[in-house]
Amino acid sequence: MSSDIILQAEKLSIQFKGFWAVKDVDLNIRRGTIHALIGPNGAGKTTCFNLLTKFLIPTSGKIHFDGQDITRKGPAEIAQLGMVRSFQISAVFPSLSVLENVTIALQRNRGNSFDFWKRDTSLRALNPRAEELLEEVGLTSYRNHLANELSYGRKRALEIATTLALEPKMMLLDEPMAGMAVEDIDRITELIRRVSKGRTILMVEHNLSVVATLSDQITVLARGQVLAEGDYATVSANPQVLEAYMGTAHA
Ligand SMILES: Nc1ncnc2c1ncn2[C@@H]1O[C@H](COP(=O)(O)OP(=O)(O)OP(=O)(O)O)[C@@H](O)[C@H]1O
Repeated sequence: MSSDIILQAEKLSIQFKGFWAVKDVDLNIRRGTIHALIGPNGAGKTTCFNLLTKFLIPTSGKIHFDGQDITRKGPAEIAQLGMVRSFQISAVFPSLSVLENVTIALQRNRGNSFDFWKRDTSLRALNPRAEELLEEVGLTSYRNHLANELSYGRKRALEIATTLALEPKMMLLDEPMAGMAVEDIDRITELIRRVSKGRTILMVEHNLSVVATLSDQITVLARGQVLAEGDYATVSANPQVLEAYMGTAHA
């Protein structure tokens, strides 16, 4: 595996009761890029994402992350290696402030999950990094707001900040635009672009204009298999891709 490739799947497959939801999928995600996984309804995107993030165990195939075979590792182990799925750590506490949420995520990263009794001293020490993260996601002026007072778009920004607290090399975003109001989409798009600097991002996303704006590379799945790969211009001009989308909700 070339060191340029941070995440590699080889012949990744999973069978549910005789049905191959994902079959022989090869993926090569280049370090430092934004890579999108797209495809019509039922193509196997979520299943593939769950395989890569270790929420499902493949029937066959291999996954390597940053030079290590992670096929048999669990979600917590891969998070420690620097591959973090956004919602997995994004248990945003609604009745805590934005700053407290980020600080607790930082504290969790240092392995002190349940040291709430140490709160005052240890949490204060994490403050400068928490402030940096809030700045990075544009929430500085909301630092004292309760998480549940934030708009949906800002909640997503807070989730991303709590993900960044784990210092990921690679972030996996599951439909980051789902449920976003139109006015939030540009802001979250910019945020993803900003946090992608120096990191790798893999996202499953239905919003194709967001995919077109952000992605360096796109893998199109259909019926559990890779149908096409390339940049947006390449895959969107592919007749097989157009055909696969035809007649679906996303056509
Ligand atoms: N646990 C399961 N048991 C049986 N079949 C499953 C299971 N999970 C997914 N499938 C099937 O596998 C196929 C792929 O599903 P998946 O959710 O991965 O597609 P998707 O591309 O994410 O679709 P969507 O865009 O609609 O979210 C579908 O036919 C689905 O019904």
